[in-house]
Amino acid sequence: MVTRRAEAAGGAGATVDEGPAVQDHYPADAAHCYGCGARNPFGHHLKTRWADGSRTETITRFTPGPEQTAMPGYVYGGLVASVLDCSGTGSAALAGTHAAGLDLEGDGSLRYVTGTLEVRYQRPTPMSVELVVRGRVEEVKGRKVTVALTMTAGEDEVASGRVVALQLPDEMRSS
Ligand SMILES: CCCCCCCC(=O)SCCNC(=O)CCNC(=O)[C@H](O)C(C)(C)COP(=O)(O)OP(=O)(O)OC[C@H]1O[C@@H](n2cnc3c(N)ncnc32)[C@H](O)[C@@H]1OP(=O)(O)O
Repeated sequence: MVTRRAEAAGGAGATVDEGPAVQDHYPADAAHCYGCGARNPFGHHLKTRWADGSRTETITRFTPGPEQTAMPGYVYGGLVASVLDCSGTGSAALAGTHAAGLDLEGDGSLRYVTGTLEVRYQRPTPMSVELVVRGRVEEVKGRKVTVALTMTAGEDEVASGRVVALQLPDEMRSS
């Protein structure tokens, strides 16, 4: 299914969510992740898509709830890190699959884990507002993908970071 969703009012006007979510094409034996696995009933179920036709920009959305509170009205920083983390690995999966010449819907997605996660908390993150994470693929090198990330809440950029993701090692696959 192709999705085109206009950016929320006040955001970057030209950005749209483009095409299928990569997480919907993860192999079943690697779809249990708390952040992004469709097979984890307790997780965030993040969905990451290309943000435009360039195949370098991605978009992921998540709206936190009161159970993810740091101080009343503000989001727990670990949740912010978690959303950035799986937005990064999802972006890496999109980029790595594309770079390998594979078709997401026909071939499925390559799967990536976090090697390094950097997070900079720039402003307190307000509760119950949709968080929009934009990823920019900086490099695809062999089994490694580097993605720069920003998170906005409404008009405000609340966090930024970078993920270095590596293709899922065999030892982590379920038998
Ligand atoms: C089913 C999967 C769910 C995934 C959900 C996504 C979010 C997650 O929570 S993932 C869980 C947390 N992450 C982990 O547990 C990963 C644990 N670490 C590992 O398994 C390994 O160290 C791993 C896979 C990251 C790298 O090992 P390996 O594939 O052997 O890397 P290696 O061949 O040595 O290096 C390849 C390249 O990556 C770089 N690299 C290796 N490790 C890292 C790292 N941790 N950070 C940054 N770069 C790294 C190397 O420098 C090398 O770069 P270059 O090609 O430029 O010289």
